Amino acid sequence: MEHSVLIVEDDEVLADNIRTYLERKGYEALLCESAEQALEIFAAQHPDVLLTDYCLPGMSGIELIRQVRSLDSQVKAVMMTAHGNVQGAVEAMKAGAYDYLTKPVVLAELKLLIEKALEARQLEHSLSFYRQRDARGAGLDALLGESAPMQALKSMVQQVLEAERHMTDGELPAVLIRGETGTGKELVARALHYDGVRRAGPFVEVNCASIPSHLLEAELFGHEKGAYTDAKERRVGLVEAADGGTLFLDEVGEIELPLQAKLLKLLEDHSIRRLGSVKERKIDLRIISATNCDLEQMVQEGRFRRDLFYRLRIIAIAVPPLRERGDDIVRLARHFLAVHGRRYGKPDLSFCVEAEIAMLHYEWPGNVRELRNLLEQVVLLTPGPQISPAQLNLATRVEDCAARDCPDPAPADPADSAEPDGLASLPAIERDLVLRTLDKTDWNVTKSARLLGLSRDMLRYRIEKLGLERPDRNH
Ligand SMILES: Nc1ncnc2c1ncn2[C@@H]1O[C@H](COP(=O)(O)OP(=O)(O)OP(=O)(O)O)[C@@H](O)[C@H]1O
Repeated sequence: MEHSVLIVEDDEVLADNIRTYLERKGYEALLCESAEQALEIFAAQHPDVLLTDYCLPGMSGIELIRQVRSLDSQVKAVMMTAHGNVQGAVEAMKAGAYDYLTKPVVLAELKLLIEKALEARQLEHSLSFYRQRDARGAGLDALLGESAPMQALKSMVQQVLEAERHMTDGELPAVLIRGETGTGKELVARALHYDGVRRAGPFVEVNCASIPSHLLEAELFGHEKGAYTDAKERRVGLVEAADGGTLFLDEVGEIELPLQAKLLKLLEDHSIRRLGSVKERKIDLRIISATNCDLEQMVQEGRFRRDLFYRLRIIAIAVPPLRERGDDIVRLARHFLAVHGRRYGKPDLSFCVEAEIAMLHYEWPGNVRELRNLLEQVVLLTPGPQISPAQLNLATRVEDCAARDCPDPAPADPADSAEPDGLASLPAIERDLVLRTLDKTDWNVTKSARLLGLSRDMLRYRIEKLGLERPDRNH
């Protein structure tokens, strides 16, 4: 693509010289003599780079940069100043210029500068593309679930977001998200960022468990060239990359004590020092952390700093395990079945009722992640349109759960539940489970449905299908 450069220079010879040179190098060069004309051209043609002289008749080059940048903050402006005009260069940078050149202009230097400016512009474009792509579907809406614990979680997140919208100073409170693995802690962190006041800034995620502890410090705080043997170049850390946005520290319990002290300093002073540097840098970011560790226990044992724990946990949010979300299990399962079904060109898949009941009674130790991964595998391998419990392969767990849910079971009729190998069949377990639950609640369908984690309609359907009848009380 041909890039365009608008040259604003009242010295005709220099202006012509630059134009001819840039055109030869493949740029579209637009030319004018005053800032006022430049603003008109800018509005009509949106050039990629603005190259302006400092001294112009009428409006100054500085004012031109200011106005152009207020119209398009991504345009790259380069100022040409007279040799020795340091003050002019400083003013230009303050007004938002990308860089400056001193006269006499060396054309090869100008070309390099324009190339650099275009590269920076391209990088910003891609960054904003990725940010927008990440932001799509990253808010609270991405968190599926209507069960009571999920409603409580979402309303807590909404309360936090609402309070933050009314905050008068910029420092947002640190949030600690707790919950078992795969429950959706990262989704909650993303919702807090992308639905929050910092959504235009970066969301930088660090998984503290996946980076070896001796590298984590440099990864987070960056280093100067030569700070340690492998530090061949200066490197900006992830904390600096999150400036203006959110730093999400996943698995924060994995951070070792020496680094915990540095993190505490960041939370308290809002400043960092790169490894090997003496210079402190001010950082403006919001910290969200997540863990599935028992941090209180770690504090007791001296493995996690108490002061850091309190600093990270200004707001504590707990994400419930999937097994406590009742009907959400089926809701999520149907969602993932549809998502994977679309991906694998099998859009008409559904679960049979037994499969849904089996999922409702499974423990889901890996929570939503386990459900999503299992369904991807099932969708990939299923031959037919309906998914059966056997394809889910959760039967053994269902048996365990049945025993756990009803600790005082009436002995089941061996004739209809025992398989030749001594294992009970799924329909027999189901029949037994439903009957005993109904018995326990004196055939109260609402109570039984709640105990079984089913909707009332689902339970009524099961009662009818299994041909269950309330025993006659007179006998
Ligand atoms: N409520 C939900 N609705 C839709 N998808 C969900 C939900 N909860 C979790 N997921 C999906 O499940 C997967 C695991 O979620 P996530 O990575 O947020 O869990 P986590 O608690 O951060 O796990 P870990 O502790 O292992 O880092 C992701 O693909 C996520 O999109």
